[in-house]
Amino acid sequence: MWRTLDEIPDDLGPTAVTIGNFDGVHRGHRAVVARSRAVADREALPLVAVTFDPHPMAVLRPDHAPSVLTPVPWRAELLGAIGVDEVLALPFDRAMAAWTPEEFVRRVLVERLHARAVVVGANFRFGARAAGDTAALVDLGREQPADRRFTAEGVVLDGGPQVWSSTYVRTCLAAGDVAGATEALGRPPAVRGPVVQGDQRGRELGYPTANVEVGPDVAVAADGVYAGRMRVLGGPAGTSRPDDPAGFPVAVSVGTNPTFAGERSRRVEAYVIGRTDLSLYGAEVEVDLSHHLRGMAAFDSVDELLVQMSQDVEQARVLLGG
Ligand SMILES: Cc1cc2nc3c(=O)[nH]c(=O)nc-3n(C[C@H](O)[C@H](O)[C@H](O)COP(=O)(O)O)c2cc1C
Ligand SMILES: Nc1ncnc2c1ncn2[C@@H]1O[C@H](COP(=O)(O)OP(=O)(O)O)[C@@H](O)[C@H]1O
Repeated sequence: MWRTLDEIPDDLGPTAVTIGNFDGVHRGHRAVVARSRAVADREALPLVAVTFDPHPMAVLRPDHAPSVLTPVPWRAELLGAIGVDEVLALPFDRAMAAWTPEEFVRRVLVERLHARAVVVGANFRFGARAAGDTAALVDLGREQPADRRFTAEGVVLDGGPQVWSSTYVRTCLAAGDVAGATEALGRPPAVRGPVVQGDQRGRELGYPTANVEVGPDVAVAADGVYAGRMRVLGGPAGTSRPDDPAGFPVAVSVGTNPTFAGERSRRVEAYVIGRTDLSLYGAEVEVDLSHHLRGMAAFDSVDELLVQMSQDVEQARVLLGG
């Protein structure tokens, strides 16, 4: 992945380019990338995906900054898995926001990426005050001198009644609607992060939970209890690994543990069903949330919480086919 224009190798040959935020790499993004890949193959060009970090809205309207579905390294991994050869994650700032569409095309597409074919989602806008659209991109490509000319196209997305969008996924997550998010993403929503220490209470309750640290700007499903899977992506020597490549079956609590006083921070805690022997501190994990079981509750006693937790775990086990 290239993090700045300067990191692009000077000897880079001609390329095909797709541009977008690609946050979530949802079904709409995948349709755009599939079309880009086809164009790149037709022209025998490598495919570069250009994205922005942070999200332009976080710079232009910080109070309206969208939460992040997939931080850039993970986004790049997902893009790589669907046929993108290189990712350029441009550091978006006020100076870049002021570039006109012509300037963006010249500085990024022409001078650095040597674009011959550009594919974007039909609603893509770029340049200062979002002045550039697909038609402008087509014209700018055509107007270049012959050795710098590129084609451009906007892919019209047909998601049926619901056009897939990152905003739609965020709305689903905020409502705890992991089924809706799964439909739009084409995979269950997930968080990634390291397993950190909690209050060491889980093991006393009989349900040790791996506390997954997620960044403050990351979109997490609404507070509640979920069933899902946990994959171990890496970790120190001695880290437990699931036998099943699909990961460990987990019951997950998202929230502030309101039964216990004095806790404020929001946590994602995953209990691996039926195990108490795991070693996960320091591991990098991915937790998928495939089923919403219930909302978060403040119980009057720990015993009442434990009765409910055992029901949750049983329900999760059945839903996950265990
Ligand atoms: C399946 C499941 C359901 C949970 N439901 C609730 C709940 O409704 N209310 C609550 O306060 N805590 C709930 N918890 C969180 C427990 O309070 C938490 O796991 C426990 O305090 C251990 O915290 P620790 O990992 O920091 O030691 C739940 C945890 C799990 C695994
Ligand atoms: N079934 C399990 N699910 C999750 N973590 C487990 C499990 N069995 C053992 N562990 C280990 O126990 C830790 C969680 O124990 P817990 O008492 O809840 O401590 P903490 O409050 O620090 O999360 C996990 O980080 C992991 O290393």
